[in-house]
Amino acid sequence: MSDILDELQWRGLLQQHTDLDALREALSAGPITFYTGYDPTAKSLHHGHLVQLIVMRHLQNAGHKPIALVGGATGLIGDPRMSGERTLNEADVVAQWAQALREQIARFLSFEGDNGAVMVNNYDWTAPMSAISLLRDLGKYFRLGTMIAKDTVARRLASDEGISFTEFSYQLLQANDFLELYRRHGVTLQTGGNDQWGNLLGGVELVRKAEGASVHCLTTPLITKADGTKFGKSEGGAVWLDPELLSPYAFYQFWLGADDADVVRFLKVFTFLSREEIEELAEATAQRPKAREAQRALARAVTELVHGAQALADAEAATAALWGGGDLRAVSPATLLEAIAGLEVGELELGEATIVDALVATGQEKGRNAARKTIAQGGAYINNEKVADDERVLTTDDVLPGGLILVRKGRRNLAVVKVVGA
Ligand SMILES: N[C@@H](Cc1ccc(O)cc1)C(=O)O
Repeated sequence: MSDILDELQWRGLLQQHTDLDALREALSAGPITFYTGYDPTAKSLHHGHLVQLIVMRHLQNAGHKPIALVGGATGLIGDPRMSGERTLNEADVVAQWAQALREQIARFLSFEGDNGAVMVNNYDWTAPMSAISLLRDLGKYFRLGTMIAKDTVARRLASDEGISFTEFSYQLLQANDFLELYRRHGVTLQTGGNDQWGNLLGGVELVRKAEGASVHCLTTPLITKADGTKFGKSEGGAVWLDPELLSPYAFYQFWLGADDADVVRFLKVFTFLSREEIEELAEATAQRPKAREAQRALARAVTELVHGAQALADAEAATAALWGGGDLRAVSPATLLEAIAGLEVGELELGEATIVDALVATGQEKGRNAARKTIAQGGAYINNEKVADDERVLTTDDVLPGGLILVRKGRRNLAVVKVVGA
């Protein structure tokens, strides 16, 4: 159990922490109970939360007991962020999102055995707290100077927009959660992203002042891409864990597309592959980058972790069928629809339409002459089969489930013909 901190360190999952020797000692002396909190600010968690869930699982695998906290109360207040004051969400929406998060989180932890996970909601102890108790009992432990010095608060205070008393008070509630969980469950460690450092320390201090106990916290670094672009193609730049917000196919493609400069770091952070396996994949990337073995291993591991074995199998089948000459008719209609989301779509009626029309209608080619040239050079495909004849007519035999025909130009440019009319 003693090497869990080394493991997290090696994986690049450790950024800041309270006294390291004391933490190491606590972790090696026997199972501890720790907690990580998630606020319902959307209907789904994303890759940033995934890092936290993975840290929880590493700690649980090492024998420690996880408490996953859903912020039913804190989600109503809003942790101040740099980009400005949050708009308050309706209470019933927050409650609904809290439930959705609970279900997502549960899939990453084991609820069996002595160190089985426990789920809590801070609404349970925060909602009944009175204004007088908040100000008189809790407030007395907090010094204003410390509160306004916290990173985000300080910067928001200095901004034109400033900060509301609502968001300013957030840190009291999170600190109180640590105290409450220390009292109820003997929690002695809180983990979180590095943006949570101030909030985590607030809890450590509160437990020390109110209970005279010394507890710990640690943060994970913010995981970024080497080229500085945002994580994920979706709006807001998030890789959502909810398959309705990001299909398992698109999720798989995101990891498959990882840069060589990122892939080894991502394997350490986002998978449970062993040190040996990751070192082998690092070697493969250095020796044969074109084979993209590490990317495939990454995409497989993360997709299976988040969406399960069946979704991974579907995503792989769709990838092979779309890009690798696999059997398109073996792909389920639902997966096919996911896989073509985001591709260029052109509409055609069957009858006279040829491969030339398909290339032009989908915008793969600007004009008919260019299309003919591509076909003559052997660069045109219908449903992954090379077409050499530029008079080749599209027929009902070409139509895939959902009324679609795939048209490809060269190796990489894939588009969809949507068959219209009777
Ligand atoms: N403040 C955390 C969520 C959280 C809420 C309550 C806690 O007790 C702990 C963590 C975040 O924004 O991600």
